[in-house]
Amino acid sequence: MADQVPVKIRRLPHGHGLPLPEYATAGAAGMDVVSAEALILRPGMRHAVATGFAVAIPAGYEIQVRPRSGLALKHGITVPNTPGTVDSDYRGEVKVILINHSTDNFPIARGDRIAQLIVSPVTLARWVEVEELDDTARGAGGFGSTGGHGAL
Ligand SMILES: O=c1ccn([C@H]2C[C@H](O)[C@@H](COP(=O)(O)OP(=O)(O)OP(=O)(O)O)O2)c(=O)[nH]1
Ligand SMILES: [Mg+2]
Repeated sequence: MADQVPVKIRRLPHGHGLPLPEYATAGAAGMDVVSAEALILRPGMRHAVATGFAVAIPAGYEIQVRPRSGLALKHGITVPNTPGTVDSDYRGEVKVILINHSTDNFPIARGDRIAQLIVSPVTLARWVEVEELDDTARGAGGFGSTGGHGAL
C-alpha cells in the first residue's frame, strides 16, 4: 500500500454516529463521503450538503470533491463545481455541492454516500512575466483546431 497522508478530521455535533469518509475498495482513489442531513433535491435544485466534519489538510495538499458516477448516470446527480476544492487552510465544515439534473426528485437520507473525496498534492507556481513566448507547432490553434467530431 502506498504511504498514507495523515489528515486531521473533527466531527461536528451533527456528524456524530456517521462513518468517516472511507475507501470502498483497496484500490479506490476516492473516499466515499456520506450526507449528514436528509433532504429532497428537487429537479434543477442545488444544495451544499453537510458532511458533519471539518478537516485540517497538511500544507501542500488539497481535497477534491468529485461526483460519484453511479449517481450521475442513474439519477443525474453531480457536483456542479467539480472538482470542488477544499483548501489546506479551511477549517469550516466540508460541504458537498450537489445539483439534480434529472426531472425527478432525489431524496437523500442521512448516511447516504453522496460524493467522493480525493486527497491530492498541490503544485504551487509563480509567474515569470516575459515579452515573447517560444514558438510551437500548435501556436495559437486550439478549441478543436486539430480536428473536430466525426470522420472528416
Ligand atoms: O466543494 C466544496 C468547495 C469548497 N468548499 C470549502 C472549502 C474551500 O476551502 C472553501 C472555498 O472554496 P472555493 O475557493 O472553491 O470557493 P470560493 O467561491 O473561491 O470561496 P472563497 O472566497 O471562500 O475562497 O469552501 C467545500 O467545503 N466544498
Ligand atoms: Mg477561493
